[in-house]
Amino acid sequence: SYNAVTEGTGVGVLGDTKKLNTYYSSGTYYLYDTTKAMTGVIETRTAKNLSSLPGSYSVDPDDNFNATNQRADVDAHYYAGVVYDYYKNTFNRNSFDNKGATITSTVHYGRNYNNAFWNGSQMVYGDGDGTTFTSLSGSLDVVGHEITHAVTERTAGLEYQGQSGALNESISDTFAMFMDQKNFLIGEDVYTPKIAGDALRSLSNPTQYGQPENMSGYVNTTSDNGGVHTNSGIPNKAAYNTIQSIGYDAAQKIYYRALTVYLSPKSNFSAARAAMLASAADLYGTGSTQYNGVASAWTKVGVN
Ligand SMILES: O=C(O)[C@H](CCc1ccccc1)CC1(C(=O)N[C@@H](Cc2c[nH]c3ccccc23)C(=O)O)CCCC1
Ligand SMILES: [Ca+2]
Ligand SMILES: [Ca+2]
Ligand SMILES: [Zn+2]
Repeated sequence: SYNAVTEGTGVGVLGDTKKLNTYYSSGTYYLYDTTKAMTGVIETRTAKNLSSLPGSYSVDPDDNFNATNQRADVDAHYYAGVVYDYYKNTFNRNSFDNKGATITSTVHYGRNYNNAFWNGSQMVYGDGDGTTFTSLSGSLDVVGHEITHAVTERTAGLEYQGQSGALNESISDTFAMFMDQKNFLIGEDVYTPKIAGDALRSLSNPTQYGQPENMSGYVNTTSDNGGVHTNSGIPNKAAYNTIQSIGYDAAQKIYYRALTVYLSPKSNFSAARAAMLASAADLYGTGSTQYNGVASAWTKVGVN
């Protein structure tokens, strides 16, 4: 038997068919993508509803990953490739560490697990319970959010608590918007599968899902690392304002430069405004339309 780079097909969480970069070895096809310009690979595994990581490779006998219990695997693999391509094509960033690190995803984590996370080394996705969530890898927003946590860890290193933690959260939500450019919602494809039209969070209207959209509404709490998933509404709204005033392309260039050049572990919201302005000045000049758009975006959410 021989080894080969192959192209398979799969059916995703929402029943959509897509092409997959797979690998053939000794009679089995693997969700193992060696086609990117990285030293590592994109690999997808399954925890088989237990919780030991990274779990075993997602495999198939005929390179057509169309079984119901393969849908989460298919989307985790496919969307990880989309996110890799976004960072490489937009910023020439080679994986989350910019050194071509392997991107590992594990699906079917736990039982009815209604969440997903980056654990410092890899992405992990639950199947959801079918009411609160369906398989969380079924959304590009979620996959982009998780991989961006890895990028943030290797760049600004924003501490995951309080304002720097809410900013960390917002960076992940914001880059998910840059990748998707479909709407300003997070998780709508996988959240409450029986209810249409809702989402986990909204960047255009954070208050719709219980988040503040102005500094005046900052929530002081000890839960959730100081409310990082709540207070992210404030920088999320600033990001929405920025995109609305200067467009996706200028906004993403400013955000990426801020993340990789100016932000640091303890940066708070005010430091974020300063970082975005410094980036806008570097890229477009002080007093430019972009610079002024950023300034007003943050002033409107009460951050000066
Ligand atoms: O990456 C993150 O920020 C979230 C990671 C949460 C987590 C952290 C550590 C261990 C386990 C889980 C996961 C996501 C998130 O925002 N989770 C929120 C909302 C949420 C999802 N499932 C939940 C179940 C119950 C309560 C809240 C939630 C949270 O954990 O708060 C990101 C996109 C979608 C899921
Ligand atoms: Ca979305
Ligand atoms: Ca829903
Ligand atoms: Zn997050």
